[in-house]
Amino acid sequence: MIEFEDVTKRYPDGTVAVDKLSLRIPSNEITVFVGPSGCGKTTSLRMINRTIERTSGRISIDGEDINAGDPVTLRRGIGYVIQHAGLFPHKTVVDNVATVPKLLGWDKKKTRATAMELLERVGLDVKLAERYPAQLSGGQQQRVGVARALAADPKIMLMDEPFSAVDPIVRHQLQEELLRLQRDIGKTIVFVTHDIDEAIKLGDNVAVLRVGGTLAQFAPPAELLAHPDDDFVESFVGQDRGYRALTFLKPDDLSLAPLPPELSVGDDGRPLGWKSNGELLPLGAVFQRGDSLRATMDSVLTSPVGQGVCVDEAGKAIGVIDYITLAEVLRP
Ligand SMILES: Nc1ncnc2c1ncn2[C@@H]1O[C@H](COP(=O)(O)OP(=O)(O)OP(=O)(O)O)[C@@H](O)[C@H]1O
Repeated sequence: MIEFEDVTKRYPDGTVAVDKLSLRIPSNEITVFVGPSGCGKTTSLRMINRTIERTSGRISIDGEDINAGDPVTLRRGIGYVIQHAGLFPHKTVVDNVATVPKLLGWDKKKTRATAMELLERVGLDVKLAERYPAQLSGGQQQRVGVARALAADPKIMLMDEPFSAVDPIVRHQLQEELLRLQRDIGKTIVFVTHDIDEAIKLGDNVAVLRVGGTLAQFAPPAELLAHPDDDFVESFVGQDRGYRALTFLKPDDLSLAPLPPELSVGDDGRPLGWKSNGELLPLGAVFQRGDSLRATMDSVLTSPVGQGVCVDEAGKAIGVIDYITLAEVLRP
């Protein structure tokens, strides 16, 4: 656990970026710092690896004050990923990833093998290993940044707006891959973003900060959406929070209707579309049992006949749900 106790940062010009911040960041989970520009997210993050030194208060990792040892040793146990990846331009991809293992004096073979394995893990083609950062796309550079941060197998990863500089589609992919990776590696990740949707998608917990560097609310995303503590959090979370809360609701006993004759199904049981006046209308989005109510609702809304199709793991149609049944499920 990383613990902030009454932590304040006052810059030399008198700006108080973080003001008596107290919070507990659980181990092996993703905690997101979110808030408007200038609310002290980056300052808070960088105080953890002491690239910014706190003015007062205490920050501890597993009970030990981070000021007890020297900052260089501290930083070796903490991966750091920033916007634009911050890769060394004159080093190849594999050498970028190998930076910390080399510093730690690992032998060459082990370092290279680890670096190549990490490239694969973050979804990069190992053929790119000998390229230079400028020869990669923005999304690929970010993946290298994540691999580099993971190279020495740190317990903690600090990520400062790592996906902000890429287009929305790549951003979505990087978010999905981070979640997939985290299921395997279970690191303590502290992630900074100004985007509440990103915070809600990635965070096990979300810390909402307000300008002046104070904590407005610290809660899991579902709780934040359902019960914002005050007007500031409510407005920051956004207008459609009721709808977005459906992401976290997963009905376990959704009652499905049998497949209607208008649904065209292939020989392999996969749904193909909806028969209508001799035409085949597109299917719309499908969902699976165990998906969120948001996904289920999306399936109903995108269906041309108002019926969402549920499929099994193999993609075979197993039932449908219509507006009326869905409305019953949604009723509080
Ligand atoms: N070196 C510095 N000297 C003086 N003030 C600073 C310094 N660095 C940051 N600040 C101020 O501290 C406050 C918090 O900055 P910080 O970068 O932590 O915010 P942030 O929430 O990460 O912002 P953004 O989302 O815009 O990146 C801001 O008012 C900023 O202007």
